[in-house]
Amino acid sequence: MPTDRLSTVDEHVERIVESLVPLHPYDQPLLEALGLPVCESISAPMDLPSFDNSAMDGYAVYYDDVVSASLDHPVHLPVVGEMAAGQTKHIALSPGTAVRIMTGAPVPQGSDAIVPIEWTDGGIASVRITQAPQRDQHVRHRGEDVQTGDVLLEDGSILGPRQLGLLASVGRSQVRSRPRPRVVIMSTGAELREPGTALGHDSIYDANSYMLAAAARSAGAIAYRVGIVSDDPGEFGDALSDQLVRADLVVTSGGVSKGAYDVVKEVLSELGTVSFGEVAMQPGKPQGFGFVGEDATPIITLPGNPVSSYVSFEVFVLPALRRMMGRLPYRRPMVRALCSQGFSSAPDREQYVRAQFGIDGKGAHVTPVGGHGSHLLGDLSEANALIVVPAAVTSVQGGSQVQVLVLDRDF
Ligand SMILES: Nc1nc2c(c(=O)[nH]1)N[C@H]1C(S)=C(S)[C@@H](COP(=O)(O)OP(=O)(O)OC[C@H]3O[C@@H](n4cnc5c(N)ncnc54)[C@H](O)[C@@H]3O)O[C@H]1N2
Ligand code: MOO
Repeated sequence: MPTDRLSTVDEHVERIVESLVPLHPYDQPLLEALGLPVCESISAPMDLPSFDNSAMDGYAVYYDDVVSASLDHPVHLPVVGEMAAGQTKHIALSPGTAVRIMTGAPVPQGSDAIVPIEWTDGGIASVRITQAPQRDQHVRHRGEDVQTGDVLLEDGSILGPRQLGLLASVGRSQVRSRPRPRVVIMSTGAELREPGTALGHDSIYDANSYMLAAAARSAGAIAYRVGIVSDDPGEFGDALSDQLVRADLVVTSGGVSKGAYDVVKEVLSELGTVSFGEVAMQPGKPQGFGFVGEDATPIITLPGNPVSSYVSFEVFVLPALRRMMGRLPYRRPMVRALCSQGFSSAPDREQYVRAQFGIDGKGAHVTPVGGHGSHLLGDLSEANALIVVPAAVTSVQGGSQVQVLVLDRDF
C-alpha cells in the first residue's frame, strides 16, 4: 500500500479482494450452508412427487363410477380399505368400490379421481357421494413437480431456505459449499474496558469488538470476538499469534494512526507483510492490510474511532468476507435516492454520511442523521444507510439524487 499518496476506496477494496481466494469447499450439513453459494451443480436424483398421491382427504374412486353424482342423485359405493400417508401396503381398487384416502397417501392402482370428504357423508363401510370430481382431480402425479435429471440448482446459486428445502425433498443431507470464514476480532487501546466491568474516569467501554463481531456474523461469517488486547507490543504480538490457529481473517480496531501507542501499526509494520497507508475517505482514513503468520493469514486493521471502524468494515471487510465465501457481488450495490437535505462534504475524500433511507409513494429518499464526528455512535445507531459522496463533490444540494448504501440488507 503506497504511503506517499492516499489510495482511493476502489483501489483499497481491489487490493484486498484480489489478494484473497475463496475458501475451499466441502460437503456440509444442509443448515450449515444457509446463505452460502452452492459449489456444485445439482440434478434431481429422483422424481417429485415420487409416487402418485392424493391432494385431499377423501375417497379414491373410479371416475366413471361417480361422474353422475349429485345432491339429488347421490352415488353409493362400498368402502373396501383405507390408505393413510406413510402406509406401505399397496391397494388395487376394483371398479364399483372406494378406498378412504388421506392427503399424501399413494393413490390405489386403478383409481383416477379423489372425492374430497366434504362431497360425501364421510362413511366408513360405505360412502354416499353427492358431487362428482373431474377425471384425475386431486391426484398429484409422480414427477409433475421435478423429474429425475432436472437441474435443481446451478453451481454458484445461493442456498436460501427454499433451496435447502428442495435439496432435503430429494433426499440430500449434505451440500458442497464453502465454509463460513472464521473472523478473529481484536480491539486495542489501554483505555478500553469490557462492558459489565467498572469504568475509570479516563476509560471507555469496548464498543468496536461487539459491533464488528456482529457485523461479521450478519455478513455470514463466524466471528470470534477476542475483545480487548494489550497495547504492549510483545503482548499484542503473542495474542495475535495465539489467535491465528482459528482465523481465516483477523480484523483489528485501533492503533493504526500516528500516536505514540499505536501498537497494531508498530508490531505489524516490522513484519513487512502488512502495509499501512491512508485511504481518501471519511471516516476511515488510516487503513492497513496484509498477511501474518506461517499460513499467511490475511489481516485488516481498522481505525479505532467507532464510526470509522464500522464504515471501514462495511467498505473493506464485507467484500473480503464475501470473496472468501465466493459470494458475488463483493461490494454492496448502491441505490439512488433523493436527498431531502443539503450538506457540505470534505474535499478530496469520499464521504460516507450516516443517513436514514426510506421508500414512499414518491420513491427512494434519504436524510442525513447526526454529526460528522467519528466518535458519534449514538447517531450511527439511528442510521440505516450511508450516503456516498464522491471525493470531487464538496456540496450536496437538498432535492438532488445521491448514491446510497442501504445497510443490513442481504445482496
Ligand atoms: N495526528 C493525527 N491524529 C489522528 C489522525 C491523523 O491523521 N493525525 N487520524 C485520526 C483518525 S481519522 C482516526 S480514525 C484515528 C484512528 O486512530 P487509531 O486507529 O490509532 O485508534 P485509537 O487511537 O486507538 O482510537 C481512536 C479513538 O477511538 C476510540 N476507540 C478505540 N478503540 C475503541 C473501541 N474498541 N471501542 C470504542 N472506542 C474505541 C479511542 O478511545 C479513541 O478515541 O486517529 C485520529 N488521530
Ligand atoms: O478517518 Mo477517521 O477514520 O476520520 O475518523
